[in-house]
Amino acid sequence: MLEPSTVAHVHTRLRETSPLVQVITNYVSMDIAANLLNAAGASPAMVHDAHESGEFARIAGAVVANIGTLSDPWVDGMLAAVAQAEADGTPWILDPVAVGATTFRRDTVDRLLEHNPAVIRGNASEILAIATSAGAGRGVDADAAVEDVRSDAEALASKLGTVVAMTGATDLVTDGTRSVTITGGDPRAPMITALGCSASALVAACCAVHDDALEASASALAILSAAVEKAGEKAEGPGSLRWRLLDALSTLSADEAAAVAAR
Ligand SMILES: Nc1ncnc2c1ncn2[C@@H]1O[C@H](COP(=O)(O)OP(=O)(O)OP(=O)(O)O)[C@@H](O)[C@H]1O
Ligand SMILES: Cc1ncsc1CCO
Ligand SMILES: [Mg+2]
Repeated sequence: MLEPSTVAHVHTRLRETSPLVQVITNYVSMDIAANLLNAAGASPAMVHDAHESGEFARIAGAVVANIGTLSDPWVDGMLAAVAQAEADGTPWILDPVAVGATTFRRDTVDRLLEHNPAVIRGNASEILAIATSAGAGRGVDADAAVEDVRSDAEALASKLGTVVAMTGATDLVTDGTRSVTITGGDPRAPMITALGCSASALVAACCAVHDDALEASASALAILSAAVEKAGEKAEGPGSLRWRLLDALSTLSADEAAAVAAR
């Protein structure tokens, strides 16, 4: 159970403390992820090169490693940042974009996982692919649904000692012992490219202001769900849903965010 008061607390802390979030993310997502963090009250910094990513991680409140548009220099930058985050006890979030698609992605995720992410945020197919290769799942399904992957996600979270935040029509957040579902949003949400990457960035921002990674992750997805739903009331399609989401997030009240947890 996610307490509405927890969501309200995390929402307020974001705006009061404006955490610095180092977002190492793909080219597609940089603009929307940065704007979404700003609208939520956080401070994004897209710092990815290995010459500086480890040094920058020392001052970040949380770090994201997203493998969406992967190449060797990006892998080096991510590994430097997450190694520093691990050493400092700074939460970092893995977004394993399309991890089941290629060997390069699978190998990179294996290397990143050695540094103990606080949260893995992915869609059901991505979570199933990681669970399978970690010996905690049953096989790859490109169009997996959250409900069907629930037990794999819980087993993966237990095995790795991490939080798994799995998004879809309903979101599931689990640490293997506690599991929380979040509903709402808008059925057109998947048409906004990189909304999942932006969700990962918001999860990181919430982990920077709230120590319990399960509560922080679930609060992030509840805040996003509330804002998408509000934006969807007047949106005519994915274009206006996208810009209305930024407006809705920037004006969302703590009570509106908390209401999603009360369902
Ligand atoms: N069918 C749906 N109905 C309502 N909301 C959805 C639906 N599918 C996804 N969402 C929401 O969209 C957001 C992004 O989740 P999604 O699972 O699409 O991420 P993703 O596949 O990693 O996306 P991307 O790779 O494009 O960034 C989450 O907030 C999720 O709750
Ligand atoms: C479309 C796309 N391609 C690589 S990353 C990305 C953004 C959604 O994950
Ligand atoms: Mg994704």
